[in-house]
Amino acid sequence: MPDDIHELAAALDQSARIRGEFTLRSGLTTNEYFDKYRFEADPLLLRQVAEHMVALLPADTEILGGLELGGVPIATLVSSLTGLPALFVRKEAKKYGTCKLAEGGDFAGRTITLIEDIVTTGGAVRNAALALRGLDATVHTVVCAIDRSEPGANTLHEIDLTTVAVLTKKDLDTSTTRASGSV
Ligand SMILES: O=P(O)(O)OC[C@H]1O[C@H](OP(=O)(O)OP(=O)(O)O)[C@H](O)[C@@H]1O
Ligand SMILES: O=C(O)c1cc(=O)[nH]c(=O)[nH]1
Repeated sequence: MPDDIHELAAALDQSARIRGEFTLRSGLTTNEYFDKYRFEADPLLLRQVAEHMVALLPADTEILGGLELGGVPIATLVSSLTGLPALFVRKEAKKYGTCKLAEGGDFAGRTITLIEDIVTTGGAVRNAALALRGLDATVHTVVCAIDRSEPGANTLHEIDLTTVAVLTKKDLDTSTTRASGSV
């Protein structure tokens, strides 16, 4: 990995990794959690994550679909950096007003690349991808900041969805080892 990504891994690890007992979105429990809001609320770290994502976007991306909540600020910045329009994808359609699941411009018939903060099992991404496909969008890739999925746990390939990560949990683990001088 180039130095700047090593440095980003170390910075994200230091800002976001917390230890304790946590229940995850999937219902799994863990003793380590990445509090994405710790790096998303930091302008420098958010920008570095977004800049790395720009380089990972599939060439056919027409719209950036940021997943509520943590994917939204990242997608907004990637949109600003690329000029691609953003879409803000709710977990559930709003129950009043426009009653939309995804907020922004029209997306039927267009290719949306999902922008997510953390992938653990891929469940949140799966829900969003299937819902957007049901609304006639093409969705084939998610770009996430941190892929912390255990080997075999991310089943997004089963719905023909590719996961691309700025960093994996292994990268963050390695950054800690490097910082302690053992690599
Ligand atoms: O891959 P999964 O097993 O689905 O887990 C990861 C999802 O869980 C978190 O969502 P959460 O609903 O906690 O996040 P929010 O704070 O972004 O709304 C995270 O932001 C991912 O969306
Ligand atoms: O799986 C999750 O819910 C999850 C894991 C994690 O490390 N961070 C987070 O915000 N959500």
